[in-house]
Amino acid sequence: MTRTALEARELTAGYGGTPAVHGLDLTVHAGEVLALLGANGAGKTTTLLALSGELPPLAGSVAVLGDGRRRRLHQRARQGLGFLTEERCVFMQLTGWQNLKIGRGRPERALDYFPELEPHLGKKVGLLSGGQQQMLALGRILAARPRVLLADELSLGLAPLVVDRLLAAIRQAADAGVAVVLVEQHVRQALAVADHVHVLRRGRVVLSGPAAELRDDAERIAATYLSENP
Ligand SMILES: Nc1ncnc2c1ncn2[C@@H]1O[C@H](COP(=O)(O)OP(=O)(O)OP(=O)(O)O)[C@@H](O)[C@H]1O
Repeated sequence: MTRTALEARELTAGYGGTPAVHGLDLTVHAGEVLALLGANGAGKTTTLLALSGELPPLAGSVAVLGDGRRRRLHQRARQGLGFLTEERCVFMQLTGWQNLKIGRGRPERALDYFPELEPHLGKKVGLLSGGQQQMLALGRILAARPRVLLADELSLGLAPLVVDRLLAAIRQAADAGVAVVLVEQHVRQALAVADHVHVLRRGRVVLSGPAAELRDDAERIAATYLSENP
């Protein structure tokens, strides 16, 4: 039996009372990756902020691990939600190890996902590459063994090989039981690791389906929905 880890019903969210996301429904079971695709401004980050508790919904509901009460991000974090935000969240003046120790989990667990970080953990993070910094940020969250993970454009500005490593870690976490919502601009790579896909346009889901059925359509999806958001 698959367990529902994250559920949104008729979720409307936005800023200053103006919706940026309208009536969104989504369900993510333990062990699944839902890819959220869409052009700039389509509402992907707003969706993650509302799911995380960072942005109170204007309407509708969010339930994380069965808890449908309105909760703030720090409360959901304690319940088992990890949130990798768009900003690369590392402390540049601290070493890699120190960064990992700040997290909620055992630092060594990050190396289960990114063993290539080990030789670099004694260095100040400001001296690491952007890809290594992002691996550290994701590794720190995964080391805490979240049950739900929200990842916002984790591949932004990174080289294709690094993107593949990061997405492989996302898949590895899902295979270990984490429910993931992955916001991505790289359609082909996202479809390769996702189980389900929602494409957002102007704050509404305009295409939805199993990733396996949409993989052959990656280029068309990118051209139709991600090139612009008029
Ligand atoms: N803090 C804010 N205040 C007001 N409007 C905002 C704010 N953040 C985003 N918006 C608006 O909400 C809409 C959705 O933005 P959102 O950041 O969710 O899109 P996105 O799909 O994540 O885009 P991107 O890929 O550029 O991050 C856009 O019209 C944007 O201008």
